[in-house]
Amino acid sequence: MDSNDLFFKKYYSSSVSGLVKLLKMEQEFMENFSVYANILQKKVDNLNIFLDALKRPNHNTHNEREKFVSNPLNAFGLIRRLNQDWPKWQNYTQKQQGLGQLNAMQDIVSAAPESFDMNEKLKAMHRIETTYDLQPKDIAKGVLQSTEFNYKLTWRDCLALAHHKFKIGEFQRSLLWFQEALNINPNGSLEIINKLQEMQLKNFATDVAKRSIYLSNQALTNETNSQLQDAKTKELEQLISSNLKRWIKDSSTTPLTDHNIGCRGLFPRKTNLVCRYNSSTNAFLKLAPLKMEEISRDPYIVMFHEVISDKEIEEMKGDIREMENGWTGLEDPKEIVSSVYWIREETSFSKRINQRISDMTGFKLEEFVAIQLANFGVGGYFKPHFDYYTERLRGVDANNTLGDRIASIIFYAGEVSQGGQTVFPDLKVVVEPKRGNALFWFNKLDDSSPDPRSLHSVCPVIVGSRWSGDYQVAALRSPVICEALQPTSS
Ligand SMILES: O=C(O)CCC(=O)C(=O)O
Ligand SMILES: [Fe+2]
Repeated sequence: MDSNDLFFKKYYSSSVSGLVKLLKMEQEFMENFSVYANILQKKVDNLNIFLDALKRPNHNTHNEREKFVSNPLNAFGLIRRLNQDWPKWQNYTQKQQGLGQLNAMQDIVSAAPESFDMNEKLKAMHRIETTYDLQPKDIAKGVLQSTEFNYKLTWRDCLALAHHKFKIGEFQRSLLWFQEALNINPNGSLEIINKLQEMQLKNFATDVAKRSIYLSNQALTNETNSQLQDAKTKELEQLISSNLKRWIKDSSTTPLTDHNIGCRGLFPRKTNLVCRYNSSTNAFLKLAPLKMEEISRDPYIVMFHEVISDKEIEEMKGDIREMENGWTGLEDPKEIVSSVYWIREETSFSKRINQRISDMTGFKLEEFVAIQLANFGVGGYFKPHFDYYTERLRGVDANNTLGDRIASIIFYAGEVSQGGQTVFPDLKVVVEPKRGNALFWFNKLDDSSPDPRSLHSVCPVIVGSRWSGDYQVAALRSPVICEALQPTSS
C-alpha cells in the first residue's frame, strides 16, 4: 500500500463514525434494491397476465387447427392478437425498467469499502479474538466475554474469518472457524468444502504440519516433506487432526504480553489508592471541587472524574469537519486504527477546556495546544508507546506536532461498554475509559528525562464508540506542575 494512500484515503473501518456512514449506505442500497425488485416483480406479474390471456385449448392435430380458424371470431382474434398485442408485449419485455435504481445502486457500490477496509476489519476481529482470548464458538453465537448479544455471525462471516486465519498462518483458529461455519449451516457444506479446496487441502495440511514441527523444535526433514507431498486426502485429514491436537497441547496461540494481561483484567488489584475532592488548587475549585482518583503514586497518574459534561462532549464533536486517518505504530506496516480530528484554532470550547485543565492541574497554559479528537473503530487499539518526543519519533514527525509531552491528558468522551481501556503495561495499571473522565500522567521525570514507565497502550475496543480528546500538553513545561499535582498526605 502506497503510504500516501494510507494517509489520505478515507477508510470506513477505522472508526465508528465511518461505520455509521456504511450503515446508511447499506440502507440506501437496500431501499433501491427493494424498489428495483418491486419493479421487476410488477413486470413479471404483467407478463403472467399476458400469458394467461394467451391461454386457450391446445390444438394438436391439423384438423383441430383447421376447424378452429375456420370460425370467423377465432380468425379475427388470431390476426388481431398477432398484429396488435404481440408487438406491444415484445416492446414491453425489452423496455429497461428501474434504471434510476440501478444507477443509484451502481453509485453506492462504487463507494463501498474496498479490500483494504475488509482486511482491516478481519484484522480487528482477530485482534479482539486473540487479545481477550475469545473462542470462535462464542463469538459466532454473539457471546463476547461474558455478555450475550442478540447478534450472530452468519456461516459466510465464519468462512471469511476462517480464510483470513489461514492466510495469516493461524491454522488452529482457521479450523475452528471452519467448524463454526459448518455448525451454523451443515447444508452449506459444499460451499465450505469448495472453499477448503480452493485453499488446497494439501497446502493446509502441509502448513499445519510444518507449524507443529516448528513448534516442537524438530526440523522439517526432506523425508517428512516428501511424505506430505505424496499423502492422499484421507492421510492428510488424519495428519491435520493429529498435528492440531499436538499443537493445541504444546502451545498457547496468543502471546501473553502485559498489554494483553491488562486488557483481560488480570493485573493484581491496587489497594492503597485514595479518592478525594481537590478543592485547593484555585478559587474555581473551591466552588466546584473535583473528584480525583489516584491511579498510581509513582509515577503519578490521576483520574479526574466528571470533568467534561455531555453537553461539552457534543459541543466538541460539533466542531468536527472531515476526519483524518489515525494510526498506531511507527514501523511499517502502520495500522489505521481510528479517525482523528485536530482542533487547532482557538474556539470557545477549547478556551474553556484549557481553563479547565489549568484549574485541574493548577497551571497557567502558556499557549494554546492542539487537541486531537479520536474516534476508534470496533477493534481499534493503540500499541504500547511513549508520548515523549523520542529519537524514533523525530524521523516521522520532524515538526514535533505529536508533541514533546511532559504530561498527557486524555478526556474520555465515548460510551465503551467492553474493551478500550488505557493500559500502562510496565506499571500493571489499567484504566476504564469512562465518559466524562480525564486521565492525567507524566511522561517525564523531574529532571525532564523521559520516564520509560509511562509506556501506555489502548486495548482493542470490543463494544462501543470510543471517543477521546487527547491533549497535547506541550505547554505544561513549567516544573511547578509537579508540585501542584504531587500527592499530598490525606
Ligand atoms: O486514548 C487513550 O487512552 C490513549 C491515547 C494515546 O495514547 C495517544 O494518543 O498518544
Ligand atoms: Fe499516547
